[in-house]
Amino acid sequence: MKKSYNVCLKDTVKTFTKRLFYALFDEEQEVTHAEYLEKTFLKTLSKLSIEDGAGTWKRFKENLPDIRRQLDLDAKAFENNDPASYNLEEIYLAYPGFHAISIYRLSHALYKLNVPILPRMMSEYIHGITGIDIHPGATIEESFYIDHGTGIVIGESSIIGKNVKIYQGVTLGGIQVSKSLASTKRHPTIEDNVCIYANATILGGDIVIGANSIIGANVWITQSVPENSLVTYQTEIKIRPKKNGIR
Ligand SMILES: CC(=O)OC[C@H](N)C(=O)O
Repeated sequence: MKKSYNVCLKDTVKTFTKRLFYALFDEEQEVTHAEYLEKTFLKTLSKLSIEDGAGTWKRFKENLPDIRRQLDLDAKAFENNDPASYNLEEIYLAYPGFHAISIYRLSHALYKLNVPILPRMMSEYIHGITGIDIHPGATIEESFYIDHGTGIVIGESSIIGKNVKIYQGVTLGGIQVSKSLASTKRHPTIEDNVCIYANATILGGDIVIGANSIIGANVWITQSVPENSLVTYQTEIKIRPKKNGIR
């Protein structure tokens, strides 16, 4: 007989993650969802054959005030950095980057508690909505700002410092993909105050992008960059008049 997988848990985790996000930012919702969240967490862990659901839930809940504190700092970073934002409320209600960071910080807490599978299900839920793929294992410090966001990939062993800004299409990835590299540092380290513009690709576990650097759009980096660098990609663009409408 073929082995069965409890794939309908995908729906359970989708609703759980959504309601966890609501509860985190709205005191009324916190009360409304409290019983559901605990019950669903315990059911999900038991379906995944994970032991000590009650203890894990208790430890996870202890993390929530600090997660909220960090997310309020992230939201402030969005407000301070994006000239297109009108107020803080807009960040919480409308920004995909903020939504993705919120679910990342929640899933990361579960990852740190050694909960298997569930954190990845949560990150895949928000990946589906925003196009932003942050592995729950990544380490991301305070005041992280993602603008637009679609196509961003942040690998499992990435380390991101404080006040980092990244734009759509950025990849923090591995230079080599091989099963034998599991449990090694495969993804880059980004120091404080770095800004990485659209579609830049930074690859390798021993790559460090030094503090205060700016990485321009479309740059491909496989070597470390010293602090305070400006890294750009030069491409030749030709603009000339069309001849009789023909190129
Ligand atoms: C982001 C990335 O490098 O992905 C490749 C592979 N999944 C890994 O984690 O190494």
